[in-house]
Order: sequence, then structure tokens, then C-alpha cells
Amino acid sequence: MAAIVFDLDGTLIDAASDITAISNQLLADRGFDPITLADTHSFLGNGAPTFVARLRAARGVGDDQHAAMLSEFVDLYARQFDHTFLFPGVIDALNDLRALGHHLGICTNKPMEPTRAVLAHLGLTDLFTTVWAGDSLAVRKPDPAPLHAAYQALGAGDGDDRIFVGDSEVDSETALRAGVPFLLYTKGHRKTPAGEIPASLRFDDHADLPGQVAQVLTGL
Ligand SMILES: O=C(O)COP(=O)(O)O
Ligand SMILES: [Mg+2]
Repeated sequence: MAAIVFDLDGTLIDAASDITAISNQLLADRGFDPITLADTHSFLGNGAPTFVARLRAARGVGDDQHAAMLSEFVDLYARQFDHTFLFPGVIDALNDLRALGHHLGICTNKPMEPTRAVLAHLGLTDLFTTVWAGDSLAVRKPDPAPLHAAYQALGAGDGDDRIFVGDSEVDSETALRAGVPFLLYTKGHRKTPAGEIPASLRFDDHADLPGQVAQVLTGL
């Protein structure tokens, strides 16, 4: 039995299309040109305040718009899921891990309100015992504090088996700083080649996850 914590966007779900649409609505409202899906991928990973700061910088939107844009962004983000989807095989993999007795949690940099909303929308809520978001603590990933908090909520201390599963450079750094094995999903929102992101193992199909967890737990 292990405590397994998952990143959300780019690891279990892909919200990038909706985030692009929301961003372009905020930009259009202010008379600025739209961004692309590739732009969204490059801005994601460090939470909503950083995303909005990167979005503003890309289009030259002034600092005075930051607070209003961030609040509109988070508000829309908690309601707009039409183009947000689960990666193939996620539900089966999570159910398999639970059936094996593992305890599952979430550690995302998204704010809690949209996180809870999208988990409910995609039928994931009951699969996770604990959820830690970008605004749960004063710090967010790559600071390991929310990841440690997730393990603690799952009843796993330093001596227990713990794994973090994510898709990005930020997640890899978080796992390293927390001192736990990291499984990298290679079809998410990473910015550098998968082989250059430190990881215990890498996977491109969630059906491989239970096997990789078993491999990590038996010492690779
Ligand atoms: O929204 C973000 O910036 C990142 O979200 P994630 O931590 O779930 O990947
Ligand atoms: Mg991610």
C-alpha cells in the first residue's frame, strides 16, 4: 500500500482548450489579440496568478488589469468545462490503484474552486481522499509543502511508501524537493523533452500506471 498523489492538469485531465478560450475572452473584452493553444501550454504549470501574469505579458496588458483579470479567470475557470477531458484510461487506472489498496490524493497548482468543480464535472471526486490546490497554503509547487500536506492527509509519513505522478518540470522539482519517487506522464503540458525531466519512470499510457507503481515500490 502506498500514498500516491497526482498532479491534475496535463496528468489526469487536459483543460488547455477551455483555458485558451477563457483567456481569449478576457483579452477580447479588453481589445487585445487572442493567444494560441501552444501559448496556453507554455503559460501553464505555476498556478492561476502566474498564468494571468504570463498572459498579460504576452499581449502587453497593464498591471492595473491584473486583479480583475485574475478574478474573472478563476470565476470562468470554475464553470467552463466543455472542452476539458480526461486522458484515456485515467478512470480505470485510478480504480485499479484503489483496488490494490493505495490511497490517492491530488496536488495541483490550480485554485481550489475550479479544481473541485472540474473533479466533480469529470466524476473524479470520490476517487481521491484529499485535494491540495494552489491556494490551499501560502506556497505552491515546486515548494514541496502542499505535497507533504497531501501525504500527511493520506496518513503517510517519511518512512511510508509515497509516489508523486505529474506532467511537468514543476512537478519533477516538487517530487525531488519532497524526496519522493516521481512518475512523469509524457503527453501533458511539459515544456522540455521528456527525457530531460528527472523522473523515476515515464509513461505515455495510463494503463501502464499500476505496473509502474509496483515497479517503484519494489525498488525499480
Ligand atoms: O493550472 C496550472 O497552472 C497548473 O495546474 P496543475 O498543477 O494541475 O498542472
Ligand atoms: Mg500539470
